[in-house]
Amino acid sequence: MSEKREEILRVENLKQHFKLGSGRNKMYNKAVDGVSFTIYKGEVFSLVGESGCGKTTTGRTIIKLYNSSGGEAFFHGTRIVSDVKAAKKQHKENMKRAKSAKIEEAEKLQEALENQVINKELHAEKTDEINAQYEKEKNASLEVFRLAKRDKKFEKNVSDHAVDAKKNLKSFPEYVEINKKYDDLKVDLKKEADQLKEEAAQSKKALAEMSKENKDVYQQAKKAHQALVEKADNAVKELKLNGIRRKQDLSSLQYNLIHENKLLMRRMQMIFQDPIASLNPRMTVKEIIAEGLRINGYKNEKVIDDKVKDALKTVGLVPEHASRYPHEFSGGQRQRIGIARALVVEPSFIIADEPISALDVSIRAQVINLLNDLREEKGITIMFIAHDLSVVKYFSDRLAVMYFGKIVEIGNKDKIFDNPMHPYTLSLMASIPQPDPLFEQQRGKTHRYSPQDEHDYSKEGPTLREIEEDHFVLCNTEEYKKYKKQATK
Ligand SMILES: Nc1ncnc2c1ncn2[C@@H]1O[C@H](COP(=O)(O)OP(=O)(O)OP(=O)(O)O)[C@@H](O)[C@H]1O
Repeated sequence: MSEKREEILRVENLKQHFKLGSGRNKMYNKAVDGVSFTIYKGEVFSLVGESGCGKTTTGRTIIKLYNSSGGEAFFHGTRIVSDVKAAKKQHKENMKRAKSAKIEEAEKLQEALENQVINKELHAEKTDEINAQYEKEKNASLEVFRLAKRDKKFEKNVSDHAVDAKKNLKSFPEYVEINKKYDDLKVDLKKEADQLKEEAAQSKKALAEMSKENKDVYQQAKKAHQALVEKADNAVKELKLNGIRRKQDLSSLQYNLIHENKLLMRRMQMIFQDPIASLNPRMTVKEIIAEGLRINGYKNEKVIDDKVKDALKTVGLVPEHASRYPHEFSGGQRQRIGIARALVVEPSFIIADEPISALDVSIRAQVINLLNDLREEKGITIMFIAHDLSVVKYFSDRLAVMYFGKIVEIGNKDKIFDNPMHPYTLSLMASIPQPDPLFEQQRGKTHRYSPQDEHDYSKEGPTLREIEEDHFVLCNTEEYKKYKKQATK
């Protein structure tokens, strides 16, 4: 089954280390410390864990509200978060290797050159030949140094290319490709133009020497000459156009590289935890919802109006609500406005950050049902950030349990709920409130997870390991064996 699932978002080793203090007192809060997961089309993927474990920060880093401290993320297969540091390091290593290979090559050439100097003395009669060879190899050697120098420049460009396509256009492979194409064309076109110019010059000479007595022959030759001149002119024009086309292609490459990410990121939207704080009180509902459209270049008021009305209808509000202000609405309605604001740009993926925790219990189900309808009717994929496990159980397909910036258990929802393995997941599940008051009364103090008491990582640290299909747990070998047994029971 897993091979059919289409990947929407893939996060690899994502990190968000917040800097605290400065100078000697500088410290890092590793809010997100190397999380990896994949979200597939049409599913609800939940991120759960207690307050402060890094759920919100993970969501905000993915949607690029924060610059990541490390790791990568791919959205619809395109890289949206790059590990600039890792790329820089890798590139430096590559360049170092390439450079030492070039230096070796250059040294060999140098040696060969020296040998030839001796040869030159020994075989005076072959001076010309050796001189030519010497020149050739000297040039080759210079070329090697020139390339090494160019690579140094290239290295400088590549180092931050992930950050800014505008500044580092030259480091993109497409840039090199385009230039190569036009360089090759330029060589051919120049050759053709030179040849035609030469032919035209010769035909002019021939024409000047030609006797004008035989008028017909002369006229014909003149016509042929003019045709040749025209052809030569066209070839020169074509050569100039080649340069213009190169510039055009390079600037559209630059435009695409800069805007591609923007267009793609439009397909990812976030719904925020607090519907009061996230809506600007001075803007009408219409302005709030239309803002995303305007940012994305929509200008036609009629189109904007229609889209706002559609979005309001989808979330169960009416067009008349468009002219009102957020304070005129209840909490549940405000969250609907927040959802309409996300929906209006037709996203394929929504990060819903605790969208119901600020709402009255009575309206939570309505908002969850609305999100569920969106998933079913519009095929929207949802990353649901929550600490309320009872909602997660009802609402999600897959989930990841986070503890202090790390994922401790991840996989299929039913597998995790039926067979929770990591002690932290167990303690989270044990704290789900039960609808039975007698049970709640007798429950007593719930067991709190304490890593020191639960694991012995003195000999071997934990890694995320697959216990059964689509069920991974953070564990070391010893724990792995225990979980494996538990899974096959
Ligand atoms: N902008 C920030 N600057 C510095 N530290 C931050 C910032 N945002 C969050 N943190 C810290 O990062 C850690 C993770 O916070 P985060 O809000 O991601 O957790 P959470 O699991 O979403 O919690 P909650 O459920 O309360 O929203 C916390 O220690 C928090 O104090």
